[in-house]
Amino acid sequence: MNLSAARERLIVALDISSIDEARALVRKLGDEVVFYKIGYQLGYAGGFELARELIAVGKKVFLDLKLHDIGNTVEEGIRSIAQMGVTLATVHAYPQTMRAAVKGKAGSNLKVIAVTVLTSYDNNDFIEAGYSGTVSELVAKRAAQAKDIGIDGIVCAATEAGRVQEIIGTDKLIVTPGIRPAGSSADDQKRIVTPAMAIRSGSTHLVVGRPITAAADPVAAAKEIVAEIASAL
Ligand SMILES: O=c1ccn([C@@H]2O[C@H](COP(=O)(O)O)[C@@H](O)[C@H]2O)c(=O)[nH]1
Repeated sequence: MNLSAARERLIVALDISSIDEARALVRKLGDEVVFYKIGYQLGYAGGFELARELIAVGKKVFLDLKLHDIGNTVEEGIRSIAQMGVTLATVHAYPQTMRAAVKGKAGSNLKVIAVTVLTSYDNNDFIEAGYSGTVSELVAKRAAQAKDIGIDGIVCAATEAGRVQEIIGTDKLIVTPGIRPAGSSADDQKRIVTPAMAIRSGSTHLVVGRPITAAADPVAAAKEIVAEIASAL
């Protein structure tokens, strides 16, 4: 079992409102977790400073701000993010937005990945939001556009990872949230997949939040997920 390769595939979502609690959790998780995601909840509570601290001690950081704005704002926003030294950042998978992001990251090591359809959406939510067709059709369309535009990877549910891999190829990232170990609560996620199935479906990275951060024993939960990922590699 290659546990160290498995650890590289796990991204723990630090969805916590307090920087001190986030620091304490990172300390507790120690070497078990090498890649952290910082989104709105922690980002707007001082998480950008924590991102810099994590990078300084050798962790990888995924800044998940899901940018979507006029082209100039996205381009300059991504340019600023690229200077922070984070590994990954997200934009929504709208063509204008993705083109602006590709310009903004030019010359940096930042990888920008595009969120296709949020994993909390099913086909009913999709219709309610005014879209026609199905979630999987739009995911496929946006993945093809992202590939043409030169985005580094896709965020989708692992239910769509196989199809997305066929579209974008094996050299791009396929980052999948909505990961739930068998028997755990779906919470507000609608398109959920177990860690092993996500890897077998072609996910390059799995984003896991509450199954680890809200676990009674986060270290044990992370170890179990790493072992499950390793079993599927
Ligand atoms: O489609 C998406 C895009 C991003 N996310 C983010 O991933 C984590 C998932 O957390 P869980 O607690 O494991 O549900 C969270 O930070 C979301 O903002 C997503 O879930 N779906």
